[in-house]
Amino acid sequence: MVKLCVLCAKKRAILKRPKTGQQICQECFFYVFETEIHHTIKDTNLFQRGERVAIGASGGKDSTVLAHIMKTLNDRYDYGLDLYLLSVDEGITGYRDDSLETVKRNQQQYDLPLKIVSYHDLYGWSMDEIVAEVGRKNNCTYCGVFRRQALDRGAVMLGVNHIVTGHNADDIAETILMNIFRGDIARLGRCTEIVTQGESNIRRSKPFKYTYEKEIVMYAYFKKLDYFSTECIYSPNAYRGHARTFLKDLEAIRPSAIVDIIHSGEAFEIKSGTKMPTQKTCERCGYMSSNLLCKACCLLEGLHRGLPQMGIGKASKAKREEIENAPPIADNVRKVQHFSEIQRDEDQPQLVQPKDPKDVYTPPPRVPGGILHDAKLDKRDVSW
Ligand SMILES: Nc1ncnc2c1ncn2[C@@H]1O[C@H](COP(=O)(O)OP(=O)(O)OP(=O)(O)O)[C@@H](O)[C@H]1O
Repeated sequence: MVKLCVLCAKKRAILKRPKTGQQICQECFFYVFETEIHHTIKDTNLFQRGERVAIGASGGKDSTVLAHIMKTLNDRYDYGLDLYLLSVDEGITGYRDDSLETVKRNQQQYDLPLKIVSYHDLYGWSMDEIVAEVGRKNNCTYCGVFRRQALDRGAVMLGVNHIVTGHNADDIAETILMNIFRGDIARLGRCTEIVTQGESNIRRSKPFKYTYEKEIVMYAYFKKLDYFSTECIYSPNAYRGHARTFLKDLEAIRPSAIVDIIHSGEAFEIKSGTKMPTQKTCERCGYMSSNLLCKACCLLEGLHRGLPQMGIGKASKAKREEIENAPPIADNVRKVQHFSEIQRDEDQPQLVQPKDPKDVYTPPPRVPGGILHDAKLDKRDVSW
């Protein structure tokens, strides 16, 4: 017997919504997916009319769907935003170079200007070079710390004051769990906020805060979006991996676990008088920091001195003082531009050509009811 969509009761239900378990048709899925994100944006007053907004674009499923959704909602509801794609090239051969080719196609598909900044230009080190120095353990620390600054630096160059990223509900629930496991009260307080204030008044926000990863993958699949689904070739963040596996186990038993963890995280109250880090400015590069040197400068110091483990982990007071009191980096060593000296690009970003302009995207074949394997889904499937 044909099952009808529980929302419109007209069309055939072809999928089971991962977030609610409802059996719905494709059109209703698109509608609820897009409308829930629109409501999140409106309920939290995420944007102001006339704002220049950069979409952190990695070419992966989350940021590709984000670019598509931001473009769609901005047109449909007339948000009045000036949208850009901002990509960070970490310098990972066989991974980021390929995913950036996807972003270059997305730029044409969505007609959004693209700016690419690279670790090599900003810090003098690509991830390939860093991994050659530090090995596969701990390299994610370098990548995460450098990416955060790189996005802010790119935002100044683009003249945008707001960056949106594709962090989804699963990412946020994982982060809440990790901060609880580590007892990191300061981060626990911040990680549930949909928008945070970063460097130079650049806001950072997550329109997918309540959007399930499985629904993002389904949306990309049914909309036939062009995204890159390969895992990073360097070792994944092991600690996050444990939180992720735990979360996926909970989701399998009770899908609402993800959003329930987010609501619990939002409801945590921090006891008054709890010691919190104070915000300072890095002495060396001018980026925000809770110590004399920001994390990126500590990591770079370690790399320059041939002691790449130096800036890793929670530094003891003595270790931190050693790094901070180190003599200034010699002139012949690669330096990071002071944040206050970054100039806004005079020209708008130009259309960046894909390596092969004839490289046309062909969506994967459609399977009528089945299982979708996605390399980034922790070997868990999306089924409908
Ligand atoms: N190289 C990059 N350039 C620009 N933005 C990035 C880059 N890497 C990550 N981001 C931003 O940070 C978000 C979270 O990235 P992360 O790597 O944690 O998750 P992901 O699930 O792999 O995301 P995606 O599917 O978009 O690659 C991305 O959705 C994107 O908005």
